[in-house]
Amino acid sequence: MASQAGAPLLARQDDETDDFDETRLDDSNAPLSDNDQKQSGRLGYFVWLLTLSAGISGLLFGYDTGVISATLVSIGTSLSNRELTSIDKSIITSSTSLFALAASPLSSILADRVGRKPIILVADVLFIFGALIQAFSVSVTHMVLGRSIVGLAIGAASFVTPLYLAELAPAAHRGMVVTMNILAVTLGQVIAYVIGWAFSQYGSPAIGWRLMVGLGAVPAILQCLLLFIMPETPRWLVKAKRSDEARAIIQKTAGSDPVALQMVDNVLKDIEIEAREEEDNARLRNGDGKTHRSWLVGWRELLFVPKNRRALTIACLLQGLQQFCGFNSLMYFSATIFLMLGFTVPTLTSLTVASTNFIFTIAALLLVDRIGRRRILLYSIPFMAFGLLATAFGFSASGTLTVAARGNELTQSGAIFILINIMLYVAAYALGLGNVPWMQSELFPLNVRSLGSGLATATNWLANFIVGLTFLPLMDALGAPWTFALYSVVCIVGWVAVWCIYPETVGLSLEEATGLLEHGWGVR
Ligand SMILES: O[C@H]1[C@H](O)[C@@H](O)[C@H](O)[C@@H](O)[C@H]1O
Repeated sequence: MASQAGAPLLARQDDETDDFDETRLDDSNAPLSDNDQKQSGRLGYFVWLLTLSAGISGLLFGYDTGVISATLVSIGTSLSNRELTSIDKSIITSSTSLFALAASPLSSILADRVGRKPIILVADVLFIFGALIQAFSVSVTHMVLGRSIVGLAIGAASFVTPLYLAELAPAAHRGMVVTMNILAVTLGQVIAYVIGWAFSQYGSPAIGWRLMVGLGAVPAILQCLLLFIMPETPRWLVKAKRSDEARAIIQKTAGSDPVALQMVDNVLKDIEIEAREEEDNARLRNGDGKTHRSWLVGWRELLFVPKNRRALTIACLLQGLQQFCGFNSLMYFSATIFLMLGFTVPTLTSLTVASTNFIFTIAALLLVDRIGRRRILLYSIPFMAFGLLATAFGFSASGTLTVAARGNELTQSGAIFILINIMLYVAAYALGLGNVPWMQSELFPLNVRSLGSGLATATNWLANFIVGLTFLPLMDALGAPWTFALYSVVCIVGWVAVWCIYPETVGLSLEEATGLLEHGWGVR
């Protein structure tokens, strides 16, 4: 079975990454080695087009999570004829992550039944409705309804887009293609911050915030149109017994690359073998000769088959770590933090967080398939821990500061020191933890890929919800130094866990990557 070749391939890839034998291209009859398969060519225009089209979901995810911070400060008395209370603000903000949390496992079950593409469409429809309800809302209840619908859309999109891209991308570029989606998320956040800042400075606040949230409908409408040219993934088609269509799509994603074109049949065969093996195994496990894959069977296979359980543990660990390291407390509350630090235009300063995240995600895009997922995490997390500790030190050196004591401005050099260390932390986050967890689907075999990715995505949203809800109370209860030190401890513990259980999957086909966890954690 193809996937079992995973471990030996892993051992080879490190030293052979750069020596692709070009002479093979001349000999079209020569059998392709596994290594050649991984080295195959440039990314064809079709895959680029798909990445950009699917990336609109990422853009919406980022825009809708980023826009809330400026919206909250601009709403004024437009809802329910009164100023928003803190409770209103918390409910409006957290309803999105709560509904995203509910949507991800649900959409994972649906994505197995009806395909990956229809879920993208459903998410778009929800994005459009959610944007319109928010834009026209006249009460806090309407706004919460709109944010909840957007939450459902974000939950579905954040699960299905990385899965869709991972299943379509050629192995050698999978990391880059999935990271492109995260780049779109971070770009969406930058756009939301810029628009939020511009409207808060120059527009009429009463109308401005409605435009801000309403604008979210536009990319969703565009993506609905692009869906006409976006295919279903070959992996789902094989599972649905539509191998001919799957073959045509693999061929299209190979583009004009002669090596990739030669491999079309191999790739299809690998997927078919995996699908058949998983079906046979399910039949054996059910003991009745049938493959009745009710949702209960899927759960059983995910939780009781050791390699699937390992995959789930790793995927949830990475997603939990991505959120519990505290990054989104900056995304949601950086303006509050920079206000505490005495910056005069805190919304502008907080743009540095979003921009650093975006710029270093570009760097991740270029590095992740070269350095590898495991290694990039092991290199970057220590910088995150250091940045957080230094931030904690910066706060503590400037005296105890609580949210209630915002009036206590820090010295200018203290504030700059903290800003620099926050940027260091964000840059290191964007290089690794910001994107690697979203490569989750490559850990799961086809039969539990959708469910496993859905649960890992739900872990992400649960942790996101908890961090969003607890950051300000933690700052009040523990003070800024201990809050940031706590996130630093999470990073250190996370680093040890990554070291112990997350194997390197760079360059492996999806079938090989899942095989790594067959007999243990696959870490060497
Ligand atoms: O990968 C993304 C990205 O890092 C975003 O900037 C962050 O807000 C999300 O929570 C995360 O899932």
